[in-house]
Amino acid sequence: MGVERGSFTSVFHFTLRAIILVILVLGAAYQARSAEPADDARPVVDHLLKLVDERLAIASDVAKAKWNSGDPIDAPAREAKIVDRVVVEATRAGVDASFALEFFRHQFDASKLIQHRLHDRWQRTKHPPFDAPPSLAEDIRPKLDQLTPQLIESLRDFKRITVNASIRRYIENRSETLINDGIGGEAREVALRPLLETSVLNESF
Ligand SMILES: C=C(O[C@@H]1C=C(C(=O)O)C=C[C@H]1O)C(=O)O
Repeated sequence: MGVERGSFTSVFHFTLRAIILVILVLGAAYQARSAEPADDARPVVDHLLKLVDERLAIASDVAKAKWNSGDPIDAPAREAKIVDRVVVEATRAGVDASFALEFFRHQFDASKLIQHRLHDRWQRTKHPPFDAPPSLAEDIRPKLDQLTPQLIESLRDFKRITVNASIRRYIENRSETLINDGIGGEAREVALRPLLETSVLNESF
């Protein structure tokens, strides 16, 4: 009787330990999974980051054109034109216009940061005018205009993602590979700020 009870107790303890172990393993696996962004979120983020990079990559051509022409880096009338278009296109695409504007204002600031850094460098080194820089009106601004609707579409897809801490980490990590601002990451940080702030907002709701 005593032996039977003893073996029942040890079987019971063994089963209990096994159940706890399974729960711990499943819990750890679930945590590891939820630390990774969902598979379908990654291409959406990557695409947006690539477009941000493409836009920022144009800033050095803008800087060259303005270095030669002497035009100011800050062009508020041009920005206002883009803003008008962003509002129309965002509304059409079903993207919150104030979010889209916030995003584009940061892209302007990031571009101007790159331009200022380059002009400062060229001033210090007394850089001569560039041979045949691309034309702001003919080449550069049309390229930027092509990117506007693409960015808005990408913002629409981005807004469908449930943004959480793991997505934010993913954005930060991937942006280091996908976005090269040519000035050590300062402009990249400015350009991405509205995406990372959105995540904070989404998380608290
Ligand atoms: C790119 C330019 O320089 C600045 C940056 C802009 C932008 O990122 O679209 C727009 C106007 C300027 O303030 C430009 O003048 O076209």
